[in-house]
Amino acid sequence: MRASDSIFVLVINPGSTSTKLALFHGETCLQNYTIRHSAEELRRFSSVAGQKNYRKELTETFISDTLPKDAELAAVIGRGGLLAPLESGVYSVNSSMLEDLESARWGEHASNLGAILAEEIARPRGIPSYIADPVVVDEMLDEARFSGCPEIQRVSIFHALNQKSAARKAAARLGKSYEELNLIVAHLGGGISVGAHRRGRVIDVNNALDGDGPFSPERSGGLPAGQLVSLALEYRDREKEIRKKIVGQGGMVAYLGTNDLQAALERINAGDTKAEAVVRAMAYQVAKEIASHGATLKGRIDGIVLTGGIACSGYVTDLIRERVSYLAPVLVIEGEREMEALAENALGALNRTRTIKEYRR
Ligand SMILES: Nc1ncnc2c1ncn2[C@@H]1O[C@H](COP(=O)(O)OP(=O)(O)OP(=O)(O)O)[C@@H](O)[C@H]1O
Ligand SMILES: CCCC(=O)O
Repeated sequence: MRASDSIFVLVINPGSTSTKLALFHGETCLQNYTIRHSAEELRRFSSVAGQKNYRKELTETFISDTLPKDAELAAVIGRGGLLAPLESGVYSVNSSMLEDLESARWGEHASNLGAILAEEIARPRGIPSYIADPVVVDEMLDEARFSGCPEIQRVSIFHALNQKSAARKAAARLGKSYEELNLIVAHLGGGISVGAHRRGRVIDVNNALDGDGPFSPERSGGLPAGQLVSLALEYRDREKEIRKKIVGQGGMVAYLGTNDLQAALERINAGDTKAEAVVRAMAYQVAKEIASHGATLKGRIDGIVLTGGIACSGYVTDLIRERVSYLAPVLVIEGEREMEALAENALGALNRTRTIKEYRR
């Protein structure tokens, strides 16, 4: 038996409409629980940080319901949020990180609560708290940072945790290590990000949180700039509304009134031609983004990886595959592996097989 097999790790993944909690015993997930939060429930909080005590109580209840009576947690790991750009890896939660997340210095996002909750649960128990591969992992090439407008720099904000985890799993299927391969990874979830992974580094990716890349179930993706300026002028006194058109109420939900791809697929099966046109357009945009990274990787591509909730749909993955399979083999890693990836990072930190990094702005 390895030392890590007897270790209990708590994983916390706060999302905009859910808190996902998991208890791991070594590499085995003992309990995985998703608490859904209605918009009404969250409306009483004026900020993401304001939801801390509410979500902390739910987390403490989960611990007392699931952790065996004679057992103790060895570490807590949370999904990392909007921080200063940083390199991939596992980070201990420190005071600069907490200050940045509590003040939303780099922006508001539900995952900002990951580190905050991890630390609050870990501190009284005298155990370490970590985050790993937050959405701000930044390994972009310098030329990828140019937008074409000196005042605007492209930034790396994407589903780093799941993209890297799916890429490692795909590399194992190809019989190689992640660091040996060039992969294009498309995370297809509520938001969509498509990254060019060159030997373990994501050298270009669309900003999934700010109107860049393909449209997704609830985000507009990149928009024609001139027309966006005209629209913004119409909405000049309603900034929140126009921002919602980009993230939250844009993309598929704006066309079809649902952010649930499964509901859209049911409508297609029932003969809804508008739903069909929108889902096909989303797949088309994803395929174009993937193909653009053929240039990023200079044509040397070992595999294209489709992951996230939408990758469970053969209808969508086939639409993408028919446009990109000329580039490289397409591998589907369905769903997201964020909880497992976080647990693996915490175990690696505890075993010292992964370097524990220190957050600095
Ligand atoms: N089995 C399935 N078949 C088709 N679509 C699915 C399936 N499961 C989930 N989806 C769709 O995937 C989308 C959500 O994906 P996912 O759960 O990866 O995203 P999320 O975690 O909510 O958001 P994000 O990935 O941006 O963090 C929804 O549109 C959902 O309908
Ligand atoms: C990249 C941001 C993660 C998300 O909210 O989709």
